[in-house]
Amino acid sequence: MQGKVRIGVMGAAGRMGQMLIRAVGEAEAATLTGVTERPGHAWIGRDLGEAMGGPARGVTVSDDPLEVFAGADAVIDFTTPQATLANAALAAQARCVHVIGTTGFTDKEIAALEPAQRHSVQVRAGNMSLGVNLLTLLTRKVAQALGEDFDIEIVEMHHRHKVDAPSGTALMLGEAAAAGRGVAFADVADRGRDGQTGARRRGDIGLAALRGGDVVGEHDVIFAADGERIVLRHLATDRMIFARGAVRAALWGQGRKPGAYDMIDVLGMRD
Ligand SMILES: NC(=O)C1=CN([C@@H]2O[C@H](COP(=O)(O)OP(=O)(O)OC[C@H]3O[C@@H](n4cnc5c(N)ncnc54)[C@H](O)[C@@H]3O)[C@@H](O)[C@H]2O)C=CC1
Ligand SMILES: O=C(O)C1=N[C@H](C(=O)O)C[C@H](O)C1
Repeated sequence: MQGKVRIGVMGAAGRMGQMLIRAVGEAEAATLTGVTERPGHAWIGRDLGEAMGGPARGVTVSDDPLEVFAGADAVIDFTTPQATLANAALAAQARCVHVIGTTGFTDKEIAALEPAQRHSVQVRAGNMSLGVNLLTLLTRKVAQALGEDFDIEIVEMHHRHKVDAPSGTALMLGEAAAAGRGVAFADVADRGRDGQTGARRRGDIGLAALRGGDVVGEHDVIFAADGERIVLRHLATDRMIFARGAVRAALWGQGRKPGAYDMIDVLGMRD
């Protein structure tokens, strides 16, 4: 029998980092070989299990990502755009699968992720759940079927700690709706209205972000016409859906050709 896939987790103390550690532990085919936190974090140098308030696990929290890449077949990264950009170069160097869940990249930062895709398998998605990825396919189909008599608005709500807006998921849904209409999302995206905005432009895709409490992640894609409205909705109530998706991507990436992939590839839903 082949050995287990060695997985590293970046940002171990984060909301998602802790879920990812649990999800790697649940996966029979995987073993956790290393974790990082940002330099200066209180967990650095401590045993991961003890830092999480449990028994020792024999994995020390490191602030050196290269060390974790060197000992892993796949690294899962839900941190910050800056950290993920640096990690992409290390993934290329180590020929390691890099699963990126981080959101909030600028277009320039997304372009800066590309060179690493020549040498490493890079799986990136603003949402790693099965439900949301299925929703992107539905959104594309509905947008294609309905045309511009239906105004498309995407509304998302997340917990009070979220630092980027609109959410990565909202952007995925916006891209899907634009693709269904055969237009470039950048040309039609209306990201946040305030003041004398003027009437809604036909064909625009509007995005609105709400923040509050402990909301894990909620997304509505609204198709609004005269006299009727269709709402496609995804409600996340447990971050483990994202973590399990990320571990699935890390395992799926083994032995693949270097390149850029997303969760539609991982889930085998590309048509
Ligand atoms: N794609 C998906 O399915 C999902 C994506 N996300 C995204 O994941 C990211 C993280 O979200 P949360 O866990 O809620 O945030 P968080 O702030 O709780 O966790 C981020 C962690 O990364 C650590 N970190 C920052 N810089 C680092 C560095 N240089 N090296 C190592 N660790 C570093 C932080 O100290 C923190 O512990 C966000 O961009 C969020 O939008 C969140 C949930 C699902
Ligand atoms: O920051 C979060 O929490 C989430 N971020 C992702 C996003 O930006 O869409 C995915 C999920 O909605 C939770």
